Amino acid sequence: MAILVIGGAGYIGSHAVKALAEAGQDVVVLDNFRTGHKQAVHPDATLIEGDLRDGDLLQQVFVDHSIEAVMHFAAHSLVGESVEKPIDYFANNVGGMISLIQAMKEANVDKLIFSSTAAVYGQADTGLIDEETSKAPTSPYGESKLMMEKMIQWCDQAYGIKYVSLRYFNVAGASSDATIGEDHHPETHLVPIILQVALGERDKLTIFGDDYDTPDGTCIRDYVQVEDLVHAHLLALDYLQQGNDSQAFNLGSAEGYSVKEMLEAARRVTSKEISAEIGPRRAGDPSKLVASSQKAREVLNWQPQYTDIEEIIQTAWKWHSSHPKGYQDEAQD
Ligand SMILES: NC(=O)c1ccc[n+]([C@@H]2O[C@H](COP(=O)([O-])OP(=O)(O)OC[C@H]3O[C@@H](n4cnc5c(N)ncnc54)[C@H](O)[C@@H]3O)[C@@H](O)[C@H]2O)c1
Ligand SMILES: O=c1ccn([C@@H]2O[C@H](COP(=O)(O)OP(=O)(O)O[C@H]3O[C@H](CO)[C@H](O)[C@H](O)[C@H]3O)[C@@H](O)[C@H]2O)c(=O)[nH]1
Repeated sequence: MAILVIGGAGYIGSHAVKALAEAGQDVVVLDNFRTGHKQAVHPDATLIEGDLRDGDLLQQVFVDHSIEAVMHFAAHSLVGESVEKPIDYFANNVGGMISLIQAMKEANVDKLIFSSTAAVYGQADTGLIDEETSKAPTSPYGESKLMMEKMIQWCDQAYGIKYVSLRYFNVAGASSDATIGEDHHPETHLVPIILQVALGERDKLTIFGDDYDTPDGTCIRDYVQVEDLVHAHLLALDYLQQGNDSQAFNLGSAEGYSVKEMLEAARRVTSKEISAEIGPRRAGDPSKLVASSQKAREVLNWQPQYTDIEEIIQTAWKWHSSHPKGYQDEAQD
């Protein structure tokens, strides 16, 4: 039986496909390549080009392949953009989930691993955010993901579709063999932007606000290495295969780093100066998001291997310095 990976050509999805394929698992990838790259998909995976919201196509995928479980990475996922274009976000994210649940129900597939996000919590007042922390998204992106979580909860009750929602904090880094990494156009994520400045691919980093209520005034985030994050998906798959109940888990490191601290860490890793300036705040950004991942550690037995922020940045640096123009360095899409 195969695992269907939706959004498997994207940054995180492609790392999941690689891990599944290397574990000997049959993998089917569905992606519309809006932000993904064909070259990122492991050669052993069956690759289908198309949109998740194309119900006929999706049903055919379930007919043509013997799918045991679905990993659902496909989404629009930029906090700032979602504030400008909320309808796009609800249409793709919530619309995609409706299409997926309908097709899974039709095909009697009852295991779903879903990419949720720290953005469902919004501006959390507590120190470490655990799964019970109140949910008050500060962006349409976070709101769409919370809606998707609620939808699958109801669909578990009604149709018995079991799910694991993984609420990622900030995912960073690349595969340790530097064959795949993070390449978005335009790039908006902090780590790749900092490293593009180090490589001379852009002039400077603009720090979005230094007047937040944090020790150095810049936003604090919890960075988790992409291979560690993907490993949690394999554990979540085992968890569902063993017949366990639906659950949500935070995936983070319990350590917060400010934008300025990330910049300093990247300067140490790259030995480059990396120019930066202070700019205005970005809409939708909470000041601090740091996870308690105790539940994932206890229930899934998740043990992240990367505990040092410089080592996480080092994996990203290895990919970016060997692919300064991302996948454009390889055959064109
Ligand atoms: N990157 C992070 O730090 C982070 C943090 C929290 C949650 N997440 C979530 O993880 C998931 C993956 O994030 P990413 O950074 O790899 O994003 P990405 O944009 O690199 O990957 C998303 C993939 O989904 C595909 N896709 C999007 N809409 C589609 C559709 N309608 N039909 C078919 N394919 C579609 C894109 O082409 C792309 O390949 C997203 O759901 C995102 O919300 C990411
Ligand atoms: O050029 C930049 C880019 C980012 N930042 C700051 O760096 C931090 C991290 O920003 P990213 O854009 O890298 O990541 P986000 O925290 O906005 O969002 C990421 O993590 C979230 C969960 O925490 C979401 O799930 C989302 O999908 C994912 O992109 C933020 O404080 C942001 O304001 C800058 O100062 N300058």
